[in-house]
Amino acid sequence: MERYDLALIGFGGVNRGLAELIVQRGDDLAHEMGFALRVVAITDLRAGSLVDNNGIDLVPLLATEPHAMSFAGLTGGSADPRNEWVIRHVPSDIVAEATYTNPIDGEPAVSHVRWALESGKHVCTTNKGPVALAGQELKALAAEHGVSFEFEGSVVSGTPILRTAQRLFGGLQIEGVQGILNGTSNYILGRLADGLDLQAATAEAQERGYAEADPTADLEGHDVQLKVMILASEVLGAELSREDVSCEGISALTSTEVQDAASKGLHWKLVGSAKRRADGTVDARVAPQALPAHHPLAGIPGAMNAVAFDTDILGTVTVSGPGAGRLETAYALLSDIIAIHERHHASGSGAPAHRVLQEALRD
Ligand SMILES: NC(=O)C1=CN([C@@H]2O[C@H](COP(=O)(O)OP(=O)(O)OC[C@H]3O[C@@H](n4cnc5c(N)ncnc54)[C@H](OP(=O)(O)O)[C@@H]3O)[C@@H](O)[C@H]2O)C=CC1
Ligand SMILES: N[C@@H](CC=O)C(=O)O
Repeated sequence: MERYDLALIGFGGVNRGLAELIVQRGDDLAHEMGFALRVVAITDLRAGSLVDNNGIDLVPLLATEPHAMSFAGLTGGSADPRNEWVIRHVPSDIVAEATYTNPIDGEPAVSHVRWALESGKHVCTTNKGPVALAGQELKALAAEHGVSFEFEGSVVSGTPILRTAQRLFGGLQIEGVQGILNGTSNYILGRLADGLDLQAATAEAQERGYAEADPTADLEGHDVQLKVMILASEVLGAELSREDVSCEGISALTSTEVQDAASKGLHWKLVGSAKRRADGTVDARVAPQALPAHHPLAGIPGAMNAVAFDTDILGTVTVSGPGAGRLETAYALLSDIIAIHERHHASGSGAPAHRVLQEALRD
């Protein structure tokens, strides 16, 4: 049985969700996919770091209230996150990066991913910063070191938007994409339609684990801006900067406006889009739109998201599913790990070369 040792960087909603999936589904996964997962290191700004080369017992950690979590008193624990040391020096096969998304320069997550790839470790991440703001550099680094850089959860959480486009749209020309790409803002717009004010609706979205650490990124469209950049790169092959994507959020909309629109059959949605122009350049934007009921994105409720792909042969193909949520997003990391396994299994090298060497030396 093949086994992958994981280092979890950030132990908030998403990476705790991954730990839960490993505890609850690990045996089924091993049976179905032919590999086992073991967590050998966790780092977190608040909790510190925890290392056990024989595998951390996740059950007591998951039983601990997140805000009360501290690794300092545990064997192999420290109050200091020690991210760089853990990523570079603790023997692991896959680094799961799920710290906060910084929409300005992507740090510290860009460095976390860079350290892992330089150390010959595969990376899976749900963090939009490194993908949108340093994706080309990090993909090149992964290729140079013969490892994978996977980021399905960076767009539409666990719903497989990027793999659908890459694996299932062969032979199609995609001329543009438009989507509801932020679960928090979509949830908030729904609650404004129910009569809540912005503050109360935002608090609910935070409570449900949908919002960013700083929900300004959800409300002002910055989160969608990064996702549009990722989609433009992955689907249209266009490398855009933040300045290339005009951006307006939903914070100016009131409950009254949303309810008035609804009475006229219009649904306010925060729409992100990237469309190829006739001259080959890409028009990319984020803005709230009052959509008529027949529009493919108009009926997407709550924290659901949807992406409508504009294709040459099939016309519009719309994929919809959860766009936020801890377990939903943790599933994206699991799907990345499955992709890593499939790719490297197919190429005959499940674990990166340095791990094979370390195992051989250990035995
Ligand atoms: N939740 C969701 O629905 C989705 C989330 N994502 C992305 O996934 C990532 C994780 O999201 P989520 O788990 O919800 O966020 P959380 O805020 O719940 O968790 C992030 C964790 O990372 C910790 N952290 C922050 N900076 C560092 C650092 N430098 N070193 C170590 N740990 C650090 C935080 O500690 P502290 O709390 O002390 O700051 C926190 O515990 C984010 O980038 C988010 O944008 C993507 C898709 C959906
Ligand atoms: N805050 C984001 C989380 C996923 O990217 C959202 O609400 O969509």
